[in-house]
Amino acid sequence: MSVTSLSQAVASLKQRLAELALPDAHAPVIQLKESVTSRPLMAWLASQQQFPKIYWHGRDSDEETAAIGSCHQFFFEQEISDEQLASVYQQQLGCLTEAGIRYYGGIAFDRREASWPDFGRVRFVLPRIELRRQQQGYELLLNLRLEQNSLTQEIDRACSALDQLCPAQPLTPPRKTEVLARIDTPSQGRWQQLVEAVTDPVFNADTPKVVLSRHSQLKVAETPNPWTVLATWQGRNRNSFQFGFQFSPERCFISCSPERLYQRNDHQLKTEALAGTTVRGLTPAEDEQLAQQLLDDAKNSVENQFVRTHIMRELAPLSDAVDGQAPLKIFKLNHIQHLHRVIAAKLKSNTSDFQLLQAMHPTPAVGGLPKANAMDFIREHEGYTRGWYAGACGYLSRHVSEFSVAIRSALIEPGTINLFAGAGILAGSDPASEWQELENKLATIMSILVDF
Ligand SMILES: C=C(O[C@H]1C=CC=C(C(=O)O)[C@@H]1O)C(=O)O
Ligand SMILES: [Mg+2]
Repeated sequence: MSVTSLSQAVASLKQRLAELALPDAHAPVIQLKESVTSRPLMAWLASQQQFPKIYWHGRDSDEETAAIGSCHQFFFEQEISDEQLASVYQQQLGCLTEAGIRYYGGIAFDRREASWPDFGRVRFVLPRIELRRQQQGYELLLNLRLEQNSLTQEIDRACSALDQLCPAQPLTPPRKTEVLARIDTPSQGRWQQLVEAVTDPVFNADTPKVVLSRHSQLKVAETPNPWTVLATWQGRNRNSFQFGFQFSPERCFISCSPERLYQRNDHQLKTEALAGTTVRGLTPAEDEQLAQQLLDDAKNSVENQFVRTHIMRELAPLSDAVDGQAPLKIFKLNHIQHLHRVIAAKLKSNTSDFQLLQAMHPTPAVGGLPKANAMDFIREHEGYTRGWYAGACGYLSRHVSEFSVAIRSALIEPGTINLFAGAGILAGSDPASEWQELENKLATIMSILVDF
């Protein structure tokens, strides 16, 4: 396939649309693609006027996608049972006939609780148009979903989406915005009480870990463009997942998360325990010393170990083999460093993404242990709606699926930036140090948004 300009690719896609034969034995999804010349994906996405807008860049991956519009989606605003979700998943699986067809989306942290408007408890989108970069290669993809619409109707919709594409305008770095007010939920006083409740020996005996979190609501004079914020954030933490979901002009969720929930390559699964945190040093020597202290620290090691043990236990019935013997390592970010251990599994041939999500999400890196007790505590005491913060975001496809845990994330709304940060609370947790850990986790995004 020769590489063409975007307008030539659009013309060629429209030509191919016109040539699509009447449905005989069409697959439920038709995906057309054209190679195009290189262009910055985030700037292209920011310039588009069609919603949803989705951006996805996997960690350790030289591939990124910017997607707009929707030709099919699964959206659940109300509680949905596991059985219902399983049947929707089965239906969805039928659409993933070709390797390149992907549903992008997310699952809220807690499907039993109300979530944010637009995002719901579960929302997955088969985009209308995708711009994908794989290393140096760029492709414009067009998706058509035939089950609900007749072929001619779908062709008209696809054509109109192509007609509405806008040329990319260069992104300018976000201006630092003035914070008019900041509201923390829970407040620091309440945080202290909650940490004391979780570390109380009687409670702790049954529930050894709860990941408590905080919502920091910043009232701002000027709402930043979420895509320029994400582009800047991405530059600071290249070794993270970077993604954004915007279903309407009103709100956009962006994340620069270091944490992988899982990556599935057919039956090979990669996951990890990422928990336990300290700051970065000012000099290489100090940085190394802090890393060594983190590796040697008992509370942080247990914090990580809980996640590892839980993941291995959950994966065991779904796998032929689970390997959690990789050494404990340090994962360095811009302002902080974490304990990190890779876990691999060879999945049973009939294990589905639905089962994986159900078993693994939320891990004790964002929920706690045992899962049910920790979730009950969070529901009852945290005092705000986590929505997609600490949820599972990513994509599903036939051979490859990948999900990140949506921490280090922000929900941007007119006049308000909502930031989220959590910390694993267990025996030995000190309320003030854990509060400071929340601040450290926000340091990178704060330094981008405000004078810091
Ligand atoms: C829940 C968060 O971080 C988790 C992931 C890595 C380290 C963590 C910790 O050390 O507490 C948390 O478990 C968050 O950043 O909001
Ligand atoms: Mg911690």
